[in-house]
Amino acid sequence: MDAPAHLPPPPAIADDWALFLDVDGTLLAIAGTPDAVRVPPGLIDALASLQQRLDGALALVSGRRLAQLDALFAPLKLPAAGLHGLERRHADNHIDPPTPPSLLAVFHRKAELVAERYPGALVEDKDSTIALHWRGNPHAEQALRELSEAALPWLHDYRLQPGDGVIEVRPVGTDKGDAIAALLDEAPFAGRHAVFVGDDLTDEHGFEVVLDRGGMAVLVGNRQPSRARHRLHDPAAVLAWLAAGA
Ligand SMILES: O=P(O)(O)OC[C@H]1O[C@H](O[C@H]2O[C@H](CO)[C@@H](O)[C@H](O)[C@H]2O)[C@H](O)[C@@H](O)[C@@H]1O
Repeated sequence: MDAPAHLPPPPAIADDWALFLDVDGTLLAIAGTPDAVRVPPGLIDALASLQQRLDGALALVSGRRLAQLDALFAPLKLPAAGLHGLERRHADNHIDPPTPPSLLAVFHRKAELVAERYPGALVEDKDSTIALHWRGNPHAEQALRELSEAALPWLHDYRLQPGDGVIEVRPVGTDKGDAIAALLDEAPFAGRHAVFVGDDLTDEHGFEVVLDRGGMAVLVGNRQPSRARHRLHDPAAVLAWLAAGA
């Protein structure tokens, strides 16, 4: 995997694309807390126009819950994978809900106890996954990582998903790559040129799938290493690129 600094920008969006878009760090600039993100002017209009231009083949692929995505991008209800692929809304609008876990509640209580020792650290409960954030207090990183790693032996069938200022505990067996692969098997995504735009480690699963299918992976920012072969500088550059193709 190359260093991303010299990667070219993606070409202009074409009519035959299936476009998959990560949310935090890609469409939305990173904010201090999950609730503090702001949807920039023009983004919702650009997404709506692009969805029409691509005959519906545009989907969000996010670590957030579908309900959060709908609130952020209202009035749009786009095809989407939430919780890193655990929840899915297909183009025909039906939803595959996640299965609620049991032992995760125990882990949640333990995480709250650790987070209380580090003001600014945050435990985000998403029902089927739990994200432990240290952006508000970097001193919490080690304790939150250690807590998560120690939980894996008893939190059966769960795995860790590291991210930007966060570590997330989520069930094994689904990731953004699985979600994109599933959408690419059905209308209106099937048969199109797959393109995924994302910034974080969790997006590498999606990059792998689109590249395996002859598509294109677009990294946002400078994280390295990455499988991506195209790059956009930041969410503002993503918006300009989307708006130009809308
Ligand atoms: O897959 P994504 O759409 O990129 O979602 C990944 C996680 O995004 C959110 O956390 C991240 O963004 C927050 C707001 O900018 C930031 O405060 C936090 O440090 C980041 O990790 C969201 O809260 C998570 O649930 C998502 O999994």
